[in-house]
Amino acid sequence: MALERLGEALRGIPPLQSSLLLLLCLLAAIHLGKLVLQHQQRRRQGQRREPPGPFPWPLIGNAAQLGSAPHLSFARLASTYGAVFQLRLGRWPVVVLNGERAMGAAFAGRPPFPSFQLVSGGLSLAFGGYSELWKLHRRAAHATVRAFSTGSPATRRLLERHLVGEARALVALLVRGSAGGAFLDPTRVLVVAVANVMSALCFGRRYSHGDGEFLRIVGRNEQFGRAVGAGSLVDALPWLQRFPSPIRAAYRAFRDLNRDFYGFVRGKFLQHQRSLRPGAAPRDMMDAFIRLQREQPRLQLEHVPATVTDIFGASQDTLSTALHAALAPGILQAKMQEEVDRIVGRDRLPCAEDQPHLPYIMAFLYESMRFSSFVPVTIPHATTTNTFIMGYLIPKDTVIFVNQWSVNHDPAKWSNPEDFDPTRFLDENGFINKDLTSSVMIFSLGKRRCIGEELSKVQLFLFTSILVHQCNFTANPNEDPKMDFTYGLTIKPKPFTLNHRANIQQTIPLLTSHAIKLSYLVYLKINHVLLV
Ligand code: HEM
Repeated sequence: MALERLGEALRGIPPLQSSLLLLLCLLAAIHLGKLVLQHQQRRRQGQRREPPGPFPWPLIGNAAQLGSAPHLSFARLASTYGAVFQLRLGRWPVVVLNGERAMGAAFAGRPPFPSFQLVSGGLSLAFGGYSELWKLHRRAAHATVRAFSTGSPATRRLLERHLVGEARALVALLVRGSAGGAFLDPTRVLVVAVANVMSALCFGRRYSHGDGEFLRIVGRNEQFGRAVGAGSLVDALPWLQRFPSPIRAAYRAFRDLNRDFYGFVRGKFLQHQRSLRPGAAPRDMMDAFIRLQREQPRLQLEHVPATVTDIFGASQDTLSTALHAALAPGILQAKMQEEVDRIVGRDRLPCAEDQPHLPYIMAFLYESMRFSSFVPVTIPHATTTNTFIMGYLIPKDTVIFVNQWSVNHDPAKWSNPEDFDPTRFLDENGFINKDLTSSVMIFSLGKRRCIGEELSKVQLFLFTSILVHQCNFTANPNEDPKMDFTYGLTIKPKPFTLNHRANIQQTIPLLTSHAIKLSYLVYLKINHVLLV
Protein backbone atom coordinates (compact mmCIF):
# COMPACT_ATOMS: atom_id res chain seq x y z
CA MET A 1 0.00 0.00 0.00
CA ALA A 2 2.70 2.42 1.07
CA LEU A 3 4.69 1.70 -2.09
CA GLU A 4 1.62 2.24 -4.25
CA ARG A 5 1.04 5.61 -2.58
CA LEU A 6 4.69 6.57 -3.10
CA GLY A 7 4.34 5.61 -6.79
CA GLU A 8 1.23 7.82 -7.04
CA ALA A 9 3.07 10.73 -5.45
CA LEU A 10 6.10 10.36 -7.72
CA ARG A 11 4.04 10.28 -10.93
CA GLY A 12 3.58 14.07 -10.86
CA ILE A 13 7.35 14.73 -10.44
CA PRO A 14 9.82 14.96 -13.38
CA PRO A 15 11.98 11.79 -13.77
CA LEU A 16 15.35 13.32 -12.62
CA GLN A 17 13.90 14.75 -9.42
CA SER A 18 11.98 11.56 -8.65
CA SER A 19 15.18 9.44 -9.05
CA LEU A 20 17.03 11.81 -6.72
CA LEU A 21 14.16 11.63 -4.23
CA LEU A 22 14.19 7.83 -4.34
CA LEU A 23 17.97 7.79 -3.89
CA LEU A 24 17.69 10.09 -0.86
CA CYS A 25 14.95 7.89 0.66
CA LEU A 26 17.12 4.80 0.10
CA LEU A 27 20.18 6.45 1.73
CA ALA A 28 18.01 7.61 4.62
CA ALA A 29 16.65 4.09 5.15
CA ILE A 30 20.20 2.61 5.09
CA HIS A 31 21.41 5.24 7.57
CA LEU A 32 18.48 4.64 9.90
CA GLY A 33 19.04 0.88 9.73
CA LYS A 34 22.73 1.38 10.59
CA LEU A 35 21.85 3.53 13.62
CA VAL A 36 19.39 0.94 14.94
CA LEU A 37 21.95 -1.86 14.42
CA GLN A 38 24.71 0.12 16.22
CA HIS A 39 22.38 0.83 19.10
CA GLN A 40 21.35 -2.84 19.42
CA GLN A 41 24.98 -3.98 19.14
CA ARG A 42 26.03 -1.70 22.02
CA ARG A 43 23.18 -3.00 24.19
CA ARG A 44 24.08 -6.61 23.36
CA GLN A 45 27.71 -5.98 24.30
CA GLY A 46 26.48 -4.75 27.69
CA GLN A 47 28.55 -1.56 27.40
CA ARG A 48 28.11 1.31 29.85
CA ARG A 49 25.42 3.76 28.85
CA GLU A 50 26.11 6.35 26.20
CA PRO A 51 25.20 10.03 26.66
CA PRO A 52 21.63 10.99 25.78
CA GLY A 53 20.92 13.36 22.92
CA PRO A 54 18.44 14.43 20.26
CA PHE A 55 17.48 12.08 17.41
CA PRO A 56 19.98 12.37 14.52
CA TRP A 57 18.41 12.77 11.08
CA PRO A 58 19.66 10.66 8.18
CA LEU A 59 22.68 12.12 6.33
CA ILE A 60 22.82 15.44 8.17
CA GLY A 61 22.47 14.19 11.75
CA ASN A 62 21.77 17.18 14.01
CA ALA A 63 23.53 19.76 11.82
CA ALA A 64 20.28 21.69 11.26
CA GLN A 65 19.78 22.09 15.02
CA LEU A 66 22.97 24.05 15.68
CA GLY A 67 21.84 27.31 14.09
CA SER A 68 24.14 30.32 13.71
CA ALA A 69 25.26 30.34 17.38
CA PRO A 70 26.08 26.69 18.27
CA HIS A 71 27.18 27.54 21.85
CA LEU A 72 23.65 28.81 22.61
CA SER A 73 22.05 25.75 20.97
CA PHE A 74 24.33 23.53 23.07
CA ALA A 75 23.26 25.34 26.25
CA ARG A 76 19.57 24.89 25.25
CA LEU A 77 20.08 21.19 24.49
CA ALA A 78 21.90 20.77 27.83
CA SER A 79 18.77 21.91 29.64
CA THR A 80 16.94 18.93 28.08
CA TYR A 81 19.62 16.22 27.96
CA GLY A 82 22.06 17.23 30.69
CA ALA A 83 25.52 18.81 30.67
CA VAL A 84 27.06 15.97 28.64
CA PHE A 85 25.08 14.91 25.60
CA GLN A 86 25.69 13.47 22.16
CA LEU A 87 24.90 14.58 18.64
CA ARG A 88 25.69 13.45 15.15
CA LEU A 89 27.07 15.87 12.57
CA GLY A 90 26.95 14.16 9.20
CA ARG A 91 28.95 11.00 9.76
CA TRP A 92 30.73 12.26 12.89
CA PRO A 93 29.62 11.19 16.36
CA VAL A 94 29.97 14.23 18.64
CA VAL A 95 29.82 14.61 22.40
CA VAL A 96 29.25 18.11 23.79
CA LEU A 97 30.71 19.00 27.20
CA ASN A 98 28.98 21.86 29.01
CA GLY A 99 30.37 23.14 32.30
CA GLU A 100 33.94 22.62 33.51
CA ARG A 101 35.25 19.03 33.11
CA ALA A 102 38.70 17.58 33.69
CA MET A 103 40.14 16.60 30.30
CA GLY A 104 43.17 14.33 30.30
CA ALA A 105 45.12 12.89 27.37
CA ALA A 106 42.06 10.82 26.35
CA PHE A 107 40.48 14.09 25.16
CA ALA A 108 43.58 15.62 23.55
CA GLY A 109 43.08 14.46 19.95
CA ARG A 110 41.74 16.45 17.01
CA PRO A 111 39.26 15.00 14.51
CA PRO A 112 40.63 14.36 10.99
CA PHE A 113 38.34 17.03 9.52
CA PRO A 114 39.05 18.02 5.90
CA SER A 115 39.46 21.70 6.83
CA PHE A 116 42.05 20.90 9.54
CA GLN A 117 44.37 19.31 6.98
CA LEU A 118 44.56 22.62 5.10
CA VAL A 119 45.97 24.67 7.99
CA SER A 120 49.70 25.50 8.19
CA GLY A 121 50.72 23.32 5.26
CA GLY A 122 49.16 20.23 6.90
CA LEU A 123 51.61 20.30 9.86
CA SER A 124 49.56 22.45 12.21
CA LEU A 125 50.17 22.14 15.95
CA ALA A 126 46.73 23.55 16.77
CA PHE A 127 44.80 21.37 14.31
CA GLY A 128 47.05 18.28 14.31
CA GLY A 129 46.35 14.96 16.08
CA TYR A 130 47.81 13.89 19.44
CA SER A 131 51.03 11.81 19.31
CA GLU A 132 54.53 11.64 20.81
CA LEU A 133 55.82 13.85 17.99
CA TRP A 134 52.97 16.31 18.59
CA LYS A 135 53.93 16.56 22.29
CA LEU A 136 57.51 17.44 21.31
CA HIS A 137 56.20 19.96 18.77
CA ARG A 138 53.97 21.63 21.38
CA ARG A 139 56.78 21.82 23.97
CA ALA A 140 59.08 23.43 21.40
CA ALA A 141 56.41 25.94 20.31
CA HIS A 142 55.54 26.87 23.89
CA ALA A 143 59.21 27.39 24.79
CA THR A 144 59.67 29.59 21.70
CA VAL A 145 56.65 31.74 22.55
CA ARG A 146 57.91 32.24 26.09
CA ALA A 147 61.46 32.98 24.94
CA PHE A 148 60.12 35.96 22.95
CA SER A 149 57.49 37.25 25.32
CA THR A 150 57.05 36.46 29.00
CA GLY A 151 60.00 34.09 29.62
CA SER A 152 62.28 36.58 31.41
CA PRO A 153 62.33 40.25 32.46
CA ALA A 154 64.41 41.10 29.37
CA THR A 155 61.99 39.44 26.94
CA ARG A 156 59.04 41.03 28.73
CA ARG A 157 60.67 44.42 28.21
CA LEU A 158 61.17 43.69 24.51
CA LEU A 159 57.51 42.68 24.15
CA GLU A 160 56.49 45.86 25.96
CA ARG A 161 58.60 48.04 23.67
CA HIS A 162 57.01 46.53 20.55
CA LEU A 163 53.60 46.94 22.07
CA VAL A 164 53.96 50.52 23.23
CA GLY A 165 55.20 51.52 19.75
CA GLU A 166 52.14 49.91 18.15
CA ALA A 167 49.74 51.32 20.74
CA ARG A 168 51.04 54.84 20.10
CA ALA A 169 50.59 54.46 16.36
CA LEU A 170 47.11 53.04 16.97
CA VAL A 171 46.07 55.96 19.21
CA ALA A 172 47.33 58.44 16.61
CA LEU A 173 45.26 56.78 13.87
CA LEU A 174 42.12 56.53 16.01
CA VAL A 175 42.33 60.17 17.09
CA ARG A 176 43.10 61.41 13.58
CA GLY A 177 40.17 59.41 12.15
CA SER A 178 37.88 60.95 14.78
CA ALA A 179 38.82 64.57 14.00
CA GLY A 180 35.89 66.98 13.81
CA GLY A 181 33.64 64.59 15.76
CA ALA A 182 33.78 61.83 13.10
CA PHE A 183 32.92 58.23 14.00
CA LEU A 184 35.34 55.50 12.99
CA ASP A 185 35.08 51.69 12.85
CA PRO A 186 38.17 50.57 14.85
CA THR A 187 38.17 46.94 13.58
CA ARG A 188 40.84 47.19 10.91
CA VAL A 189 43.33 49.31 12.84
CA LEU A 190 43.00 47.02 15.87
CA VAL A 191 43.71 43.94 13.74
CA VAL A 192 46.78 45.56 12.16
CA ALA A 193 48.11 46.87 15.51
CA VAL A 194 47.87 43.44 17.18
CA ALA A 195 49.17 41.63 14.09
CA ASN A 196 52.13 44.03 14.00
CA VAL A 197 53.16 43.16 17.58
CA MET A 198 53.02 39.47 16.69
CA SER A 199 54.74 40.05 13.36
CA ALA A 200 57.62 41.81 15.17
CA LEU A 201 57.92 38.88 17.62
CA CYS A 202 57.56 36.19 14.95
CA PHE A 203 59.52 37.66 12.01
CA GLY A 204 61.06 40.92 13.27
CA ARG A 205 58.97 43.04 10.93
CA ARG A 206 56.06 45.46 11.22
CA TYR A 207 53.86 46.85 8.43
CA SER A 208 52.21 50.17 7.76
CA HIS A 209 48.44 50.29 8.39
CA GLY A 210 47.95 50.82 4.66
CA ASP A 211 50.08 47.88 3.47
CA GLY A 212 47.88 46.02 0.96
CA GLU A 213 49.64 42.64 1.27
CA PHE A 214 49.52 42.62 5.07
CA LEU A 215 45.86 43.68 5.10
CA ARG A 216 45.02 40.86 2.67
CA ILE A 217 46.79 38.34 4.92
CA VAL A 218 45.38 39.43 8.28
CA GLY A 219 41.98 40.62 7.06
CA ARG A 220 40.35 37.23 6.59
CA ASN A 221 40.03 36.00 10.17
CA GLU A 222 36.26 35.80 9.99
CA GLN A 223 36.38 33.48 6.96
CA PHE A 224 38.89 31.25 8.76
CA GLY A 225 36.84 31.01 11.96
CA ARG A 226 33.62 30.21 10.11
CA ALA A 227 35.20 27.13 8.49
CA VAL A 228 36.80 25.61 11.61
CA GLY A 229 34.31 26.64 14.31
CA ALA A 230 32.22 23.96 16.04
CA GLY A 231 29.47 22.66 13.79
CA SER A 232 30.96 24.10 10.59
CA LEU A 233 29.11 22.44 7.69
CA VAL A 234 32.36 22.34 5.69
CA ASP A 235 33.44 19.48 7.97
CA ALA A 236 30.07 18.09 9.02
CA LEU A 237 28.81 17.53 5.47
CA PRO A 238 31.93 17.33 3.28
CA TRP A 239 30.01 15.51 0.52
CA LEU A 240 28.27 18.83 -0.22
CA GLN A 241 31.58 19.94 -1.73
CA ARG A 242 30.91 17.66 -4.69
CA PHE A 243 28.07 19.92 -5.85
CA PRO A 244 28.08 23.64 -6.57
CA SER A 245 26.91 24.97 -3.19
CA PRO A 246 27.78 27.65 -0.62
CA ILE A 247 29.64 24.90 1.30
CA ARG A 248 31.88 24.19 -1.67
CA ALA A 249 32.53 27.92 -2.13
CA ALA A 250 33.36 28.24 1.61
CA TYR A 251 35.74 25.26 1.48
CA ARG A 252 37.57 26.63 -1.55
CA ALA A 253 37.85 30.12 -0.05
CA PHE A 254 39.23 28.53 3.13
CA ARG A 255 41.76 26.47 1.15
CA ASP A 256 42.93 29.59 -0.72
CA LEU A 257 43.23 31.75 2.38
CA ASN A 258 45.30 29.07 4.14
CA ARG A 259 47.53 28.76 1.10
CA ASP A 260 48.09 32.55 1.10
CA PHE A 261 48.67 32.74 4.85
CA TYR A 262 51.10 29.83 4.88
CA GLY A 263 52.84 31.16 1.74
CA PHE A 264 53.35 34.53 3.45
CA VAL A 265 54.95 32.96 6.55
CA ARG A 266 56.96 30.47 4.46
CA GLY A 267 58.46 33.40 2.53
CA LYS A 268 59.65 34.85 5.84
CA PHE A 269 61.04 31.44 6.81
CA LEU A 270 63.15 31.24 3.63
CA GLN A 271 64.50 34.77 4.21
CA HIS A 272 65.39 33.88 7.80
CA GLN A 273 67.10 30.64 6.78
CA ARG A 274 69.30 32.61 4.38
CA SER A 275 70.16 35.43 6.78
CA LEU A 276 70.56 33.57 10.11
CA ARG A 277 74.27 33.68 10.98
CA PRO A 278 75.78 30.67 12.80
CA GLY A 279 76.33 31.45 16.48
CA ALA A 280 74.34 34.73 16.36
CA ALA A 281 71.52 35.23 18.88
CA PRO A 282 68.06 34.45 17.45
CA ARG A 283 66.40 37.67 16.30
CA ASP A 284 62.82 36.46 16.64
CA MET A 285 60.64 33.36 17.02
CA MET A 286 61.36 32.19 13.48
CA ASP A 287 65.13 32.16 14.15
CA ALA A 288 64.59 30.46 17.50
CA PHE A 289 62.47 27.74 15.93
CA ILE A 290 64.95 27.18 13.09
CA ARG A 291 67.64 26.57 15.75
CA LEU A 292 65.35 24.30 17.75
CA GLN A 293 64.53 22.20 14.69
CA ARG A 294 68.24 21.72 14.00
CA GLU A 295 68.65 20.32 17.52
CA GLN A 296 65.49 18.19 17.27
CA PRO A 297 65.71 16.29 13.99
CA ARG A 298 62.47 14.47 14.81
CA LEU A 299 60.81 17.73 13.81
CA GLN A 300 60.80 18.27 10.05
CA LEU A 301 62.11 21.50 8.54
CA GLU A 302 58.53 22.31 7.42
CA HIS A 303 57.49 22.28 11.10
CA VAL A 304 59.25 25.66 11.40
CA PRO A 305 56.99 27.71 9.08
CA ALA A 306 53.98 25.61 10.17
CA THR A 307 54.52 26.48 13.84
CA VAL A 308 55.11 30.17 13.22
CA THR A 309 51.99 30.21 11.01
CA ASP A 310 50.01 28.73 13.90
CA ILE A 311 51.38 31.22 16.42
CA PHE A 312 50.87 34.23 14.16
CA GLY A 313 47.40 33.06 13.07
CA ALA A 314 46.11 32.00 16.50
CA SER A 315 47.28 35.18 18.19
CA GLN A 316 46.25 38.01 15.91
CA ASP A 317 42.65 36.84 15.45
CA THR A 318 41.96 36.17 19.14
CA LEU A 319 43.73 39.25 20.49
CA SER A 320 42.13 41.69 18.06
CA THR A 321 38.70 40.16 18.78
CA ALA A 322 39.34 40.51 22.54
CA LEU A 323 40.26 44.19 22.16
CA HIS A 324 37.31 44.81 19.89
CA ALA A 325 34.98 43.24 22.47
CA ALA A 326 36.54 45.40 25.21
CA LEU A 327 35.82 48.57 23.20
CA ALA A 328 32.18 47.63 22.56
CA PRO A 329 29.84 50.56 23.15
CA GLY A 330 27.51 50.19 26.09
CA ILE A 331 30.29 48.91 28.38
CA LEU A 332 32.23 52.10 28.21
CA GLN A 333 35.32 52.81 30.07
CA ALA A 334 34.93 55.83 32.41
CA LYS A 335 35.90 53.87 35.53
CA MET A 336 39.04 52.51 33.89
CA GLN A 337 40.02 56.05 32.90
CA GLU A 338 39.50 57.25 36.44
CA GLU A 339 41.73 54.44 37.77
CA VAL A 340 44.51 54.90 35.23
CA ASP A 341 44.56 58.68 35.77
CA ARG A 342 44.75 58.24 39.55
CA ILE A 343 47.50 55.58 39.52
CA VAL A 344 49.57 56.43 36.43
CA GLY A 345 48.99 60.16 36.16
CA ARG A 346 49.61 62.17 33.00
CA ASP A 347 53.41 62.29 32.83
CA ARG A 348 53.93 58.85 31.35
CA LEU A 349 52.12 55.97 29.66
CA PRO A 350 50.87 52.94 31.64
CA CYS A 351 53.42 50.12 31.71
CA ALA A 352 53.46 46.38 32.57
CA GLU A 353 54.58 47.08 36.18
CA ASP A 354 51.35 49.02 36.74
CA GLN A 355 49.26 45.89 36.35
CA PRO A 356 48.97 44.94 40.08
CA HIS A 357 47.96 48.53 40.84
CA LEU A 358 45.20 48.72 38.23
CA PRO A 359 42.79 46.02 39.48
CA TYR A 360 39.71 47.58 37.89
CA ILE A 361 41.27 47.37 34.41
CA MET A 362 42.11 43.69 35.00
CA ALA A 363 38.60 43.08 36.37
CA PHE A 364 37.16 44.77 33.28
CA LEU A 365 39.23 42.53 30.98
CA TYR A 366 38.22 39.33 32.80
CA GLU A 367 34.58 40.39 32.74
CA SER A 368 34.83 41.22 29.06
CA MET A 369 36.30 37.75 28.36
CA ARG A 370 33.71 36.02 30.55
CA PHE A 371 30.74 37.99 29.27
CA SER A 372 31.60 37.86 25.55
CA SER A 373 33.14 34.35 25.77
CA PHE A 374 34.47 35.30 22.38
CA VAL A 375 35.97 31.81 21.84
CA PRO A 376 32.64 30.18 22.78
CA VAL A 377 33.60 26.60 21.88
CA THR A 378 37.22 25.44 21.71
CA ILE A 379 38.74 24.00 18.55
CA PRO A 380 37.01 20.59 18.24
CA HIS A 381 38.80 17.83 20.20
CA ALA A 382 38.65 14.06 19.61
CA THR A 383 39.03 11.13 21.99
CA THR A 384 42.30 9.22 21.62
CA THR A 385 40.99 6.10 23.36
CA ASN A 386 37.73 4.71 24.78
CA THR A 387 37.04 6.77 27.88
CA PHE A 388 34.34 7.73 30.37
CA ILE A 389 32.89 11.03 31.45
CA MET A 390 30.16 11.36 34.10
CA GLY A 391 29.78 7.58 33.83
CA TYR A 392 29.08 7.73 30.08
CA LEU A 393 31.16 5.71 27.67
CA ILE A 394 32.80 7.87 25.00
CA PRO A 395 34.36 5.68 22.29
CA LYS A 396 37.74 6.47 20.71
CA ASP A 397 37.59 8.93 17.79
CA THR A 398 34.46 10.70 19.04
CA VAL A 399 34.48 14.42 18.25
CA ILE A 400 34.31 16.52 21.43
CA PHE A 401 32.96 20.07 21.58
CA VAL A 402 33.93 21.95 24.73
CA ASN A 403 31.41 24.73 25.37
CA GLN A 404 33.39 27.45 27.16
CA TRP A 405 30.42 29.82 27.01
CA SER A 406 28.42 27.47 29.27
CA VAL A 407 31.15 27.67 31.95
CA ASN A 408 31.22 31.47 31.82
CA HIS A 409 27.45 31.84 31.96
CA ASP A 410 26.72 29.12 34.52
CA PRO A 411 24.30 30.65 37.07
CA ALA A 412 25.59 28.21 39.70
CA LYS A 413 29.01 29.82 39.38
CA TRP A 414 28.24 33.47 38.56
CA SER A 415 25.55 35.67 40.07
CA ASN A 416 23.49 37.31 37.30
CA PRO A 417 25.77 35.93 34.55
CA GLU A 418 23.97 37.95 31.85
CA ASP A 419 24.95 41.27 33.51
CA PHE A 420 28.25 42.92 32.58
CA ASP A 421 29.79 43.70 35.96
CA PRO A 422 33.61 43.96 36.32
CA THR A 423 33.31 44.47 40.09
CA ARG A 424 32.39 40.77 40.52
CA PHE A 425 36.16 40.12 40.22
CA LEU A 426 37.11 42.56 43.01
CA ASP A 427 37.15 41.63 46.70
CA GLU A 428 35.96 43.91 49.50
CA ASN A 429 39.34 45.71 49.51
CA GLY A 430 39.23 46.37 45.78
CA PHE A 431 41.85 43.69 44.94
CA ILE A 432 41.50 41.14 42.17
CA ASN A 433 39.93 37.88 43.37
CA LYS A 434 42.31 35.37 41.74
CA ASP A 435 40.11 32.35 42.52
CA LEU A 436 37.36 33.92 40.49
CA THR A 437 39.51 35.12 37.58
CA SER A 438 40.87 31.57 37.20
CA SER A 439 37.27 30.36 36.83
CA VAL A 440 36.85 32.23 33.54
CA MET A 441 37.30 29.68 30.76
CA ILE A 442 38.51 31.27 27.53
CA PHE A 443 41.95 29.66 27.00
CA SER A 444 40.53 26.10 27.40
CA LEU A 445 41.87 23.39 29.71
CA GLY A 446 43.99 20.26 29.71
CA LYS A 447 46.56 19.15 27.17
CA ARG A 448 45.25 21.52 24.50
CA ARG A 449 45.16 24.62 26.67
CA CYS A 450 46.24 27.70 24.72
CA ILE A 451 50.01 28.30 24.73
CA GLY A 452 49.58 32.07 24.37
CA GLU A 453 47.67 32.78 27.60
CA GLU A 454 50.39 34.69 29.46
CA LEU A 455 51.39 36.67 26.39
CA SER A 456 47.72 37.52 25.72
CA LYS A 457 47.12 38.85 29.21
CA VAL A 458 50.13 41.18 29.00
CA GLN A 459 49.06 42.44 25.57
CA LEU A 460 45.43 42.98 26.51
CA PHE A 461 46.38 44.83 29.67
CA LEU A 462 48.85 47.15 27.93
CA PHE A 463 46.73 47.90 24.85
CA THR A 464 43.62 48.55 26.94
CA SER A 465 45.29 50.70 29.58
CA ILE A 466 47.11 52.80 26.95
CA LEU A 467 43.91 53.24 24.91
CA VAL A 468 41.85 54.41 27.89
CA HIS A 469 44.71 56.61 29.08
CA GLN A 470 44.98 58.30 25.70
CA CYS A 471 41.42 58.39 24.29
CA ASN A 472 37.86 59.21 25.29
CA PHE A 473 35.44 56.91 23.54
CA THR A 474 31.95 58.03 22.49
CA ALA A 475 29.43 55.63 20.97
CA ASN A 476 27.70 56.68 17.76
CA PRO A 477 24.17 57.85 18.72
CA ASN A 478 22.91 56.89 15.25
CA GLU A 479 23.77 53.21 15.78
CA ASP A 480 21.67 50.67 17.63
CA PRO A 481 23.36 50.33 21.07
CA LYS A 482 22.34 46.65 21.11
CA MET A 483 25.36 44.78 19.79
CA ASP A 484 25.05 42.18 17.07
CA PHE A 485 27.64 39.46 16.47
CA THR A 486 28.98 37.06 13.85
CA TYR A 487 29.75 33.51 14.96
CA GLY A 488 32.62 31.21 14.07
CA LEU A 489 35.63 30.01 16.04
CA THR A 490 35.46 33.48 17.61
CA ILE A 491 32.39 35.64 18.25
CA LYS A 492 32.99 39.03 16.65
CA PRO A 493 30.96 42.17 17.24
CA LYS A 494 29.39 43.34 13.98
CA PRO A 495 30.98 46.64 12.86
CA PHE A 496 30.33 49.61 15.12
CA THR A 497 31.83 53.08 15.10
CA LEU A 498 33.20 55.21 17.93
CA ASN A 499 34.58 58.68 18.26
CA HIS A 500 38.06 58.42 19.80
CA ARG A 501 38.75 61.92 21.07
CA ALA A 502 42.23 62.49 22.49
CA ASN A 503 42.16 62.71 26.26
CA ILE A 504 42.22 66.48 26.98
CA GLN A 505 45.22 66.21 29.25
CA GLN A 506 46.99 63.95 26.79
CA THR A 507 50.67 63.84 27.56
CA ILE A 508 51.94 61.90 24.58
CA PRO A 509 52.19 64.11 21.50
CA LEU A 510 50.16 62.80 18.59
CA LEU A 511 52.22 61.81 15.62
CA THR A 512 51.67 62.67 11.99
CA SER A 513 51.79 59.70 9.63
CA HIS A 514 55.28 60.72 8.48
CA ALA A 515 56.45 61.04 12.08
CA ILE A 516 54.93 57.63 12.91
CA LYS A 517 57.01 56.08 10.13
CA LEU A 518 60.15 57.87 11.21
CA SER A 519 59.78 57.14 14.92
CA TYR A 520 59.20 53.52 13.99
CA LEU A 521 62.37 53.23 12.01
CA VAL A 522 64.27 54.55 15.01
CA TYR A 523 62.38 52.28 17.38
CA LEU A 524 62.96 49.18 15.23
CA LYS A 525 66.62 49.98 14.91
CA ILE A 526 67.03 50.46 18.66
CA ASN A 527 65.34 47.10 19.26
CA HIS A 528 67.46 45.36 16.60
CA VAL A 529 64.30 44.41 14.79
CA LEU A 530 65.14 43.04 11.40
CA LEU A 531 63.89 45.08 8.47
CA VAL A 532 63.40 42.43 5.81
C1 HEM B 1 42.93 36.34 24.19
C2 HEM B 1 43.66 35.64 23.36
C3 HEM B 1 43.53 34.17 23.15
C4 HEM B 1 42.51 33.31 23.42
C5 HEM B 1 41.18 33.63 24.06
C6 HEM B 1 42.91 31.99 23.00
C7 HEM B 1 42.14 30.86 23.12
C8 HEM B 1 42.52 29.61 22.65
C9 HEM B 1 41.67 28.46 22.66
C10 HEM B 1 40.26 28.39 23.22
C11 HEM B 1 42.36 27.45 22.08
C12 HEM B 1 41.85 26.05 21.80
C13 HEM B 1 42.18 25.10 22.89
C14 HEM B 1 41.46 23.79 22.70
O1 HEM B 1 41.27 23.35 21.58
O2 HEM B 1 41.03 23.22 23.72
C15 HEM B 1 43.66 27.95 21.73
C16 HEM B 1 44.65 27.19 21.17
C17 HEM B 1 45.86 27.70 20.79
N1 HEM B 1 46.31 28.98 20.94
FE1 HEM B 1 45.29 30.49 21.81
N2 HEM B 1 44.17 32.07 22.47
C18 HEM B 1 44.59 33.37 22.55
C19 HEM B 1 45.81 33.87 22.15
C20 HEM B 1 46.85 33.12 21.66
C21 HEM B 1 48.17 33.63 21.37
C22 HEM B 1 48.65 35.05 21.64
C23 HEM B 1 48.88 32.58 20.85
C24 HEM B 1 50.33 32.55 20.40
C25 HEM B 1 51.32 32.88 21.07
C26 HEM B 1 48.01 31.43 20.81
C27 HEM B 1 48.37 30.19 20.35
C28 HEM B 1 47.57 29.06 20.40
C29 HEM B 1 47.96 27.76 19.89
C30 HEM B 1 49.29 27.40 19.21
C31 HEM B 1 46.89 26.89 20.15
C32 HEM B 1 46.81 25.41 19.87
C33 HEM B 1 47.12 24.61 21.13
C34 HEM B 1 46.97 23.12 20.95
O3 HEM B 1 46.24 22.66 20.07
O4 HEM B 1 47.62 22.40 21.72
N3 HEM B 1 46.79 31.79 21.31
N4 HEM B 1 43.74 29.28 22.09
